Amino acid sequence: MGSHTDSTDALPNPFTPAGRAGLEAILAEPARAVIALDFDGTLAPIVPDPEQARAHPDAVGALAALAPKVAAVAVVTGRPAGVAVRYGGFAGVPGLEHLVVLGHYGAERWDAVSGTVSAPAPDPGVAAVRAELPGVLDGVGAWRGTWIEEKGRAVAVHTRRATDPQAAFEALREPLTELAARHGLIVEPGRLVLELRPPGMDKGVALLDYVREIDAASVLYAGDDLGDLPAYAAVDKLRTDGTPGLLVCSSGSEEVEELQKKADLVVKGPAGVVGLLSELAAQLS
Ligand SMILES: O=P(O)(O)OC[C@H]1O[C@H](O[C@H]2O[C@H](CO)[C@@H](O)[C@H](O)[C@H]2O)[C@H](O)[C@@H](O)[C@@H]1O
Repeated sequence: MGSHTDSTDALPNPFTPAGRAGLEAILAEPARAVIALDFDGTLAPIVPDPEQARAHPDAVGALAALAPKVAAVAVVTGRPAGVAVRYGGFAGVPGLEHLVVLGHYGAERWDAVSGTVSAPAPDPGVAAVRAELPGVLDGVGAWRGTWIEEKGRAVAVHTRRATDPQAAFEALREPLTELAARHGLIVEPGRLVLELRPPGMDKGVALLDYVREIDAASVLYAGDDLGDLPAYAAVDKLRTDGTPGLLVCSSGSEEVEELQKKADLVVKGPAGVVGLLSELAAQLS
């Protein structure tokens, strides 16, 4: 049994009974709680250039303060695991010696303990899609302002810097879905991004596996984007099966509203997430 507190006054109050039960379970037995967080939009503010994304300046400190007080902290991201570690500044941080980063929606895993990434063999469909992608973008006339992110085991087409980001996103959706399907891939839509990636893994599968591995008795998951919905569904499943959980939405734009509707708690962007993590760490002292 871990340390606990009788007061949750300084913590925001989840608006749902299930969320309140999740928070109470974390506070009652932190040593069996998993804290899992998405990266972009949750720990890192959204910026126009994906290569310039970095964790909020206080995120690492907040995670390092909380991690020793709970069973495990994990970052669950669509980014390649190594990229999230770099952009997050997660390596070699006292307090984060056991941090895990589940990258590519769980297909990759970085462990702070070993400092290495484990991953399956790349899907050959990605190379085929990569070769055809410029031609498809040309065909749609969507080149101006769209940007291809090379992710190794996936490729993503960003429209945030297009002249009309939403129109470019909509125009690309169908042709990219067809391209992906021709090579056995799926399209993962996100905040002004369409990612072509292998099927078979998502953040829900990744989170459930990790919660089982830790034998957690409670879980907090925080996210902001469509790719986080499977993790939300996983927490719902855990709750149905008797493991309390708290669903946190990092809000801050009108781009994705689905998570807000399902969340137990909405905080204002990465600064709000960091505030919540810090408060949780303080309550568990
Ligand atoms: O699972 P996540 O950690 O949330 O990663 C999802 C995607 O995030 C990145 O794109 C998003 O953030 C960019 C930087 O702020 C922003 O410019 C872009 O519009 C967003 O969609 C990343 O580039 C993708 O690879 C991730 O899959």
